[in-house]
Amino acid sequence: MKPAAPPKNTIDKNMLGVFRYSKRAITLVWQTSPRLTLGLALLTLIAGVLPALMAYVGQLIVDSVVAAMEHYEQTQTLQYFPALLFVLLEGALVLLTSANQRGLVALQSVLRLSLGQRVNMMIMEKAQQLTLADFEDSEFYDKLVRARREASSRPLALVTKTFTLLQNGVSLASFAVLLWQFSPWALTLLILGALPAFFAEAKFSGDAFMLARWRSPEVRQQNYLETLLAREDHIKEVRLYQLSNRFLGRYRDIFEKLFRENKQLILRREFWGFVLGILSTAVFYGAYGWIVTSTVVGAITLGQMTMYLLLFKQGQGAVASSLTSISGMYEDNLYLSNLYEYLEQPTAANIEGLRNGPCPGDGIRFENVSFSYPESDIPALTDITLHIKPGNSLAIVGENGSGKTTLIKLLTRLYQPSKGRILLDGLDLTEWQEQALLSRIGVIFQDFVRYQFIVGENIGAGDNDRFDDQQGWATAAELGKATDFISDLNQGYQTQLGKWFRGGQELSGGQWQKIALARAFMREKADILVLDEPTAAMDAGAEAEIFAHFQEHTASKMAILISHRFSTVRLANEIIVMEHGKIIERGTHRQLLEMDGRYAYLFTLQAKGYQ
Ligand SMILES: Nc1ncnc2c1ncn2[C@@H]1O[C@H](COP(=O)(O)OP(=O)(O)OP(=O)(O)O)[C@@H](O)[C@H]1O
Repeated sequence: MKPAAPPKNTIDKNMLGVFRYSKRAITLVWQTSPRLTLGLALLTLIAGVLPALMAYVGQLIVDSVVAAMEHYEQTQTLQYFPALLFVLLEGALVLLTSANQRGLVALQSVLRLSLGQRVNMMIMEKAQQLTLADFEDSEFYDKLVRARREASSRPLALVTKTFTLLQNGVSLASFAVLLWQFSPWALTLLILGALPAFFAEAKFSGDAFMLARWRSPEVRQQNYLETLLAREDHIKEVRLYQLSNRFLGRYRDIFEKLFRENKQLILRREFWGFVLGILSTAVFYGAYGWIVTSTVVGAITLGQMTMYLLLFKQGQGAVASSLTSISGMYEDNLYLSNLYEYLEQPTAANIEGLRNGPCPGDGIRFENVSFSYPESDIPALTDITLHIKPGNSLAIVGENGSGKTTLIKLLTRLYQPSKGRILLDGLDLTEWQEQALLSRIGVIFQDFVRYQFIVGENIGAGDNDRFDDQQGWATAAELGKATDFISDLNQGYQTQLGKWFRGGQELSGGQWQKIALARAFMREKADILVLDEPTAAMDAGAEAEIFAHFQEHTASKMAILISHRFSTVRLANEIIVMEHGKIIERGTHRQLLEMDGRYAYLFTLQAKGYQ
């Protein structure tokens, strides 16, 4: 998935690489709206042939004027009609060009809206099928962020540029048809003169594409530093620790490294663009001279000369516009390569799964479960064996990084064990139907989500079926000990939380935790409740009270509690002590104290602290 390291003096061998995603972009646009895409293609085609038509009419005007003048000399009668008719025709073509142009802009704008929505939906739907491990892969996460950022503009930009190239191609082909009459040699010369500039632009665009891909880790670091230096939630600490200059320095260093490489590419690109541009201009003016002399010797008419000159001018314009399109295409390609890599990230096959286990009431079993995080050699869990029956509670204690949260992540199927298996009611977690499994589990992680919604919805999020159930909110808030401060808020359960939206109210850490607990209590149907240190920011009184509720409320359920406070842990039916991913002690509070091991030591230490 990672782009290869850049070889020295890299060259993108495939000069047609700028078109690498054009087909996919067109397919995407086509799927968004076949009608609009057809319309766009048709108008592009018309825009392509109109210039040649106008040049041709220009010839007819001049020739009919010359004919009228000759006619006047011979007969002394004025003949306005053919010339004026052609003038009228040219006027009509100009009108058509302008209508066509408007139509193109309108179609593109409408398509941009639908396409943006479609791509964003694709990105978010895909995100729902990914595993947590995918999100933890920085490279991959970056793809997701970038894919989202420019979803509405890039695919269409690539299509528009591809179409502009086609339009210019059609124009040039129609010019060629007219020019052929003058001399096939002139045509061949002009094509040969323009080709080097085309290829150079395509090559350098390809190089820029590869360079930008290889540089994406550095650019990502720069983006991160920008976040640190310019976002409200980071700037506080950065300023207080006086880190600004250090971070600015890092930002500058990365820039300078990227700048050197980009500068070289820009200079090479412009140098060759200029040199090859001279070649095509020289050929162009050579042919120009040829046409002028052919007119002087009477080989072609004045009207034909006017037409050819116009064709030449417009031909140069079409070539220049094609070059601009090509040079802009690499950025669009970069976006699309990123988008497609993201969309094509393999996802686990969607298994049907079972809704019940063979031994209802057996509860949760961990059988010799070991686990290592992706790209980590050190196991986060080793040989964990556990059994929690309905009606029982399990407390997990252990120092930071001992594997407590990881164990919960495995239980909730966010990750799969590397070895061993986890059973619920006798059925391996992997064989459960996702919906059935998840409806049985209620978890509040340390880093629970602080939804920037109203208070009630923050609680209702615990049970999707009762998301808006106001009575349910109140009951859950009562259990989470959140009622008091909610009633002090301006609009009670309707108060907007967080700072993202107007009128939002920020809560203290402990108040947010109470909201999160209420959310867990909202999940009435779940019979496995997990609290991963959700009360750390609460005062000891509130925590004790909440756990009393928790015990009472979960009497017939399976409760798992992670906490560093032994005063609450002691209430659990079974306590396990973890160290370096292993269970080193297990038993009730009393048994563990009698064992006089790690638990007893830590308990006594903490108890002393409270004295
Ligand atoms: N997403 C991750 N990717 C890789 N390693 C991880 C990841 N999350 C945790 N780890 C590692 O796994 C080990 C166990 O972490 P875990 O979060 O389970 O600890 P914990 O016991 O819950 O700690 P704490 O008390 O600090 O919350 C740690 O060594 C940690 O560095």
